[in-house]
Amino acid sequence: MPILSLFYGLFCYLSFLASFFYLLAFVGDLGLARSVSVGPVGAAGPALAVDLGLVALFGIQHSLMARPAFKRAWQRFVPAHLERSTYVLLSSTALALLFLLWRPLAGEVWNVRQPLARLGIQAGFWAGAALVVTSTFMVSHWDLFGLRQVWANVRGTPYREAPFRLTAFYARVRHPLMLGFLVVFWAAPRMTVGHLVFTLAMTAYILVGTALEEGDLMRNLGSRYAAYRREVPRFFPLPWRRAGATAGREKQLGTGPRTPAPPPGPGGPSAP
Ligand SMILES: C[S@@+](CC[C@H](N)C(=O)[O-])C[C@H]1O[C@@H](n2cnc3c(N)ncnc32)[C@H](O)[C@@H]1O
Repeated sequence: MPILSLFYGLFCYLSFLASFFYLLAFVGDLGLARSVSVGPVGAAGPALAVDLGLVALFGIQHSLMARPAFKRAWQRFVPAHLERSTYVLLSSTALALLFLLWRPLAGEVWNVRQPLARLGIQAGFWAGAALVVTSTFMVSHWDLFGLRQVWANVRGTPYREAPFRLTAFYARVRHPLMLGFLVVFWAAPRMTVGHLVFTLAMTAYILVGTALEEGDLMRNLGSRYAAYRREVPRFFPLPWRRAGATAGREKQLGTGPRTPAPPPGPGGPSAP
């Protein structure tokens, strides 16, 4: 029933919105009773084990379920047009578990007290959040969160994956969205031990996740992605390197459909 699918898709999208904004409050210590740094502090060993387990659970869910082979397997149980929405819902659930069960760790790694420096770091945090949101729209926000898939189902039209982008932020770095998250996690005027554990574990996850994503893109786009990889840095922009910087390259890299090889599946994009 397409209309039920649409409501399900909207519900999953709302779960993403809630978990994203809660994540900002959780990691930015924005007045929550329990956050990455605030809450009852117990013994360090068990707390560390629980915290690393929670990040690992999120990382495994988020990366494993985004791989083409896994998508093909679980589309035997979940209709193709609901695959992405279900993925988004499960990712939000894994994050909710992390928020609920996280155990802060005592101790301070740094605490910047100079007002201007604090302000600068806080501005960095919000710039990182803005980079995340803007990048989702550059990739294709509605595909990433499953709504274009359920909408195509309502209209009875085939879903076509969004094209690969080489413009705007994606002309400067290959992973602007993940760069935004890295900035959000590291830009803390006060870094507690718990916050540092979270940040290091998430950084490790982002490094592994983007490597897996690039493996899929290499298989799908082949030499086009290899050329993009040669021209554009992974995370940190360099003024002299961007997509199409070499004369005549733009056309060769192309912005057309992504998949000459087996399509990544009708459910839409993967994730790092
Ligand atoms: C959550 S997004 C993250 C994209 C990228 N790793 C980043 O950090 O900006 C993951 C999806 O984006 C897709 N993707 C990666 N680079 C892209 C690009 N330049 N244009 C369109 N989609 C892209 C991947 O195929 C994957 O389905």
